[in-house]
Amino acid sequence: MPWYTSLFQWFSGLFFSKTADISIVGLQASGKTSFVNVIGSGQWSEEVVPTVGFNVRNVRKGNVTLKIWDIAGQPKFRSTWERYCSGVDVIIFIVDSHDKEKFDAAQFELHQLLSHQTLAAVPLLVLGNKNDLEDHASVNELIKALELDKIRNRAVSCYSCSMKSQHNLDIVLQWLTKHSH
Ligand SMILES: Nc1nc2c(ncn2[C@@H]2O[C@H](COP(=O)(O)OP(=O)(O)OP(=O)(O)O)[C@@H](O)[C@H]2O)c(=O)[nH]1
Ligand SMILES: [Mg+2]
Repeated sequence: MPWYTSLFQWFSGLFFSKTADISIVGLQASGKTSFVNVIGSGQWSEEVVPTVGFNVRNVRKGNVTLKIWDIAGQPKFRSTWERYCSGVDVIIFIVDSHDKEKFDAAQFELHQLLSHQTLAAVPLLVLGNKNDLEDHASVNELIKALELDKIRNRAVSCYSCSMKSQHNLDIVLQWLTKHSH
């Protein structure tokens, strides 16, 4: 890129910078920490340690700064999701689109979370992760399995993606930029 383009980007970033607070929830091993690693540093790894409690990370993309709360997904941590999701700009719910046996549990936990009045109207982004694996569910199958069409009181989007291949991460970032302020 020519020097004046990067200078312009740096300069406009000073004046037009945007931010978003994001909480990421979903069942264990769906790929939440992998998502943060991949968008934060392009770092894909098969070896990720299950999250205990939560981690916070600031990720800067162009002139958008994302403050991301990566919450643990094991059953004993799920009662904390609501606390970390209240007051954020966006909730991301990640589901392993290849692990169809867990769809019922994911549906239950998602609707349980959204039933909290404190989270009313917070936009929701559902990511069907691991679409690099054969036999993963499509977006339409996820909408049906997670009953996304029953969610009325907020903006909802659903994309199929993969942290491993980075498929669709560009549109996920576009969506997050649109919901930054
Ligand atoms: N094939 C494939 N594997 C993935 C993908 N994303 C994550 N994984 C793997 O899934 C496993 C769990 O990933 P994590 O990112 O730790 O999942 P998590 O949702 O943070 O899990 P908890 O912290 O326990 O809630 C790891 O072995 C990852 O390498 C993907 O897109 N494709
Ligand atoms: Mg994790």
